Amino acid sequence: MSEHVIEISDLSRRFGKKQALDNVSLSVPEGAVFGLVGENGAGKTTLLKHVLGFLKPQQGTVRVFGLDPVADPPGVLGRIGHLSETRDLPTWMTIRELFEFTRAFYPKWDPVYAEELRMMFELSLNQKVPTLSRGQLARAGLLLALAHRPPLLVLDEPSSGLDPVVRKDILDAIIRTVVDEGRTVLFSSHLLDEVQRVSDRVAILDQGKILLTSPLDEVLVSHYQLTVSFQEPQPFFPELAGALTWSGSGREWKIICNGQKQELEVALQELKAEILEQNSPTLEEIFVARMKSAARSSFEE
Ligand SMILES: Nc1ncnc2c1ncn2[C@@H]1O[C@H](COP(=O)(O)OP(=O)(O)OP(=O)(O)O)[C@@H](O)[C@H]1O
Repeated sequence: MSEHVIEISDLSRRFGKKQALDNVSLSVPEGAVFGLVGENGAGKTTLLKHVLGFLKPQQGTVRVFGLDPVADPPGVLGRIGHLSETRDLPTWMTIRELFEFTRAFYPKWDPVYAEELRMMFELSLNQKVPTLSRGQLARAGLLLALAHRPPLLVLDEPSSGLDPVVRKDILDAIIRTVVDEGRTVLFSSHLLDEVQRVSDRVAILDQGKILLTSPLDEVLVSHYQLTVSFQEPQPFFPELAGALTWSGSGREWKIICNGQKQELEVALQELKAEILEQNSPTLEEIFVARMKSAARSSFEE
């Protein structure tokens, strides 16, 4: 098997007139925690559904463990722990029945680990699924995804709408699984601070297109924030290569930049602007800057 657990090449998908995925290519290496971020409707769930084999590529290829997930569902799905965005669990069951039911599908179900997770997630065996709160539903769904110790976890918005304590449980579980056992995680999220905390790699999806896919460290070091002061008040910020976004007014402006540091410094000197401060932006600030910059470029086209 290649060292990439997931390989997606030129994947495109339309729903009617809507281009949900547009020539998406990305690879998820073995042992990585891969965070997929994007605004609502960016195509994250559609991408994950292709990885799971729930959707057939209209164009391009998807390989998971070197296999086609549509052609070989048992070969792929049996090795994936999956948490869907809608957490669709059978509503007539108790937690105990849910465990027994799910266990039947997975020969590698680990009852000791399942019990450990149940205690950690404070789930009662006799509780019925329809009475579970949103947080409990997410914990139960995550437990089912983890308890057969799959080599790949695919989690769609695992912490969406949950309170911080539950979110931390979920993230801890992800990190522990991955760090301890060298497993691979692909998850989608719009909580950028969490993506930054747990991921080694990230991809930004924007209107079905990959805007960026890179190791997290590289994303963070290749972006920087400058506070600059001009000698004269500026009615608007000048066009500068490498500047993704800017905010401010008059003499002082903050800019978020990508690469091209030397060119930018020279250009600022020519404009008689002084760099007052340099900071490292968060993933969230980078995400917002990249989205705004992409929107500006498509508006200008
Ligand atoms: N079965 C479908 N039929 C029609 N349109 C669809 C279908 N599934 C997805 N879409 C459309 O494709 C686009 C991408 O949807 P998708 O659910 O993949 O986005 P997302 O990034 O997961 O969004 P969210 O963060 O809101 O869950 C959206 O415009 C959505 O309305």
